Amino acid sequence: MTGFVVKPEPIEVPGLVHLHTGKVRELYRDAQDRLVMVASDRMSAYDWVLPTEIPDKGRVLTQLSLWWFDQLADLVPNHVISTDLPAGAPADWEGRTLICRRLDMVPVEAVARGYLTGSGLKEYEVSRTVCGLALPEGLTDGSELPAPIFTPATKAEVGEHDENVSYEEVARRVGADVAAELRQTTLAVYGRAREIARDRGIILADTKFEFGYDDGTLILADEVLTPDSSRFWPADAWQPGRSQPSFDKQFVRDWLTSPASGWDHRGEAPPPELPEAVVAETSAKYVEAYERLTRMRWL
Ligand SMILES: Nc1ncnc(-c2cnn(Cc3cccc(F)c3)c2)c1Cl
Repeated sequence: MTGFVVKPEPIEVPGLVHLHTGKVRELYRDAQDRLVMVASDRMSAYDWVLPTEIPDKGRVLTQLSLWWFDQLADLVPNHVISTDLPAGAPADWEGRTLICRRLDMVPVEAVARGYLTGSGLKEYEVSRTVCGLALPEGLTDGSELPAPIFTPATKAEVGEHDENVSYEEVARRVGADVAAELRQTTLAVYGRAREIARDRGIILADTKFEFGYDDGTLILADEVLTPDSSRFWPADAWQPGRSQPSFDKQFVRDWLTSPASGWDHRGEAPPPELPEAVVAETSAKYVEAYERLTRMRWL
């Protein structure tokens, strides 16, 4: 169950209609019927939105997403129109706000996996398949797959996990042509991104895209290839057979599961505030991910 300790009240901005509060992002519509995506400094762990914010997280991940959109522009167009702040928006939205084309969204989470873990591993352990795709024997947590696979999911109700579905089920829902274009584009973009990340010492284990259509053209939407939409693993610590350390979340996970937190992540109680040191280390990991991937300094 994805829990908020305290669900944030949407900020009122003249001319903006608030559409949705995600775990770590807000979505508005402006007077020109464009979408305004605002990334917060909230962090999620163990299916909870933590009560402590991570300074600069929203800004770093928005700028990383913009960098990826640019790297991928030859493969697929994207929904970003501008990064200008809407008139009357709070100044602290600067750098973490995207003005996007409103698309006819494909109601499928387009997931690509190059490695086996999480919900894919759970399904594999029962059936040796993921989303109905047969995989070889002998894979374990963190195993690299023989080739990246498209493992779509349907968006879950608030607080539930997305549900993995087969490619055939996707074709039933959106039609064979859209399903084929979704799979082909998802795997092409993942293939390019995983190479770029691996050259920078980061394993892109899996990632989730959202696509929409604009006048018959498939457009890459939402945020892309951030540690919130993807699993980033430090390549030098990769060791199949156990849970891999998360590039950005490991300090938080280690503290939350240590006696020091006094918290049980399998229980019903909400998580405690994070210590300053953990917050600072985590903020620095987001900046490190940005600097290593983009090869630009985060000033
Ligand atoms: N370009 C687009 N056109 C139409 N719809 C969307 C759209 C709808 N929902 N989401 C996901 C989401 C949920 C919560 C906060 C967020 F910022 C984003 C994205 C987009 Cl990005």
